[in-house]
Amino acid sequence: MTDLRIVIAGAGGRMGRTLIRAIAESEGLKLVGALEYSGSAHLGEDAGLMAGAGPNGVTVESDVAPSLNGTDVVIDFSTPAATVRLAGRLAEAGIAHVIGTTGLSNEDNAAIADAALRTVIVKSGNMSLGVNLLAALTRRVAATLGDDFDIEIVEMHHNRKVDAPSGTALLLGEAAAAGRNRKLDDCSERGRDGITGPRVKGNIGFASLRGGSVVGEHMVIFAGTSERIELVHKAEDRALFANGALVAARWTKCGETKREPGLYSMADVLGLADF
Ligand SMILES: NC(=O)C1=CN([C@@H]2O[C@H](COP(=O)(O)OP(=O)(O)OC[C@H]3O[C@@H](n4cnc5c(N)ncnc54)[C@H](OP(=O)(O)O)[C@@H]3O)[C@@H](O)[C@H]2O)C=CC1
Ligand SMILES: O=C(O)C1=N[C@H](C(=O)O)C[C@H](O)C1
Repeated sequence: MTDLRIVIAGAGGRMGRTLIRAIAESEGLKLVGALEYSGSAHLGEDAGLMAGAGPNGVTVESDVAPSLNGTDVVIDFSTPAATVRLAGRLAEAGIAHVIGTTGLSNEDNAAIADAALRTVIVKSGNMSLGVNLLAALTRRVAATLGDDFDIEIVEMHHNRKVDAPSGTALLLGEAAAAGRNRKLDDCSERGRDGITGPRVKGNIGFASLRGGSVVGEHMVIFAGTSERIELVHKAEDRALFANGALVAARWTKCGETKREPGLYSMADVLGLADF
């Protein structure tokens, strides 16, 4: 079997560097490109050296064009604007796209869904098995308990994170809403401040904490009368997300064959869709 040929977008970032190290330690995977934005200080550097994995002969570049030939999959943990642009280019070229970028707007998600008509895209606000299992549990608990239990989602991340609520919190919120046969957009409650009035029954609340070096912590609270259920996930190392992204990258192919175009989730990759 030939090596899976991977390009990393957002290569100089926290996740990009973690991914480059994870690829260097994995069997059957080959880094063939590393992308950064056009003003990045990393352009021209050896991607392996930049990531602390030892030199690998791959130069950090800003243009995806030279990477399009012979690449199987691009793993992308960058910014919403960069991800949407890349999705269009990869769809044209028929290259698979694994998207971990969060902070995507409804318009961004629509553009990605359009690109997925032409190539395989795996997109998830969290690539870990634990969080995707938590989402499946959240959906079930929400379906079982009904509206008498108030659902609140609390997340905490490091002080460099730029988007809120986290992609994971939204993934968990969508799972909770689906358990109640609703759309999250119709029942999401964010950023309470001042005289907010009593809580609206059936809404799903979000609270975001930022500080220090926290990798990522999420709690789904089901608050009833005189009792409370809490489902918690704590990520301790970014390698967790990188390894999940590599599982997704391998999944974009069935043996030597490309998977059918479509927008897939980590629940699809991990076989949790019917959990
Ligand atoms: N789904 C999941 O499991 C996870 C998702 N994430 C998400 O992934 C994203 C990245 O996270 P993280 O690595 O911590 O953030 P960083 O800010 O460390 O990394 C983002 C990188 O993307 C670069 N970038 C900006 N524009 C472009 C472009 N046009 N082309 C290529 N690269 C570009 C940035 O460059 P510069 O800094 O120079 O601007 C930076 O190096 C975030 O949205 C985060 O929420 C994070 C962890 C897990
Ligand atoms: O920015 C991060 O760091 C993380 N982002 C993802 C999110 O928004 O949920 C996943 C993880 O929690 C780390």
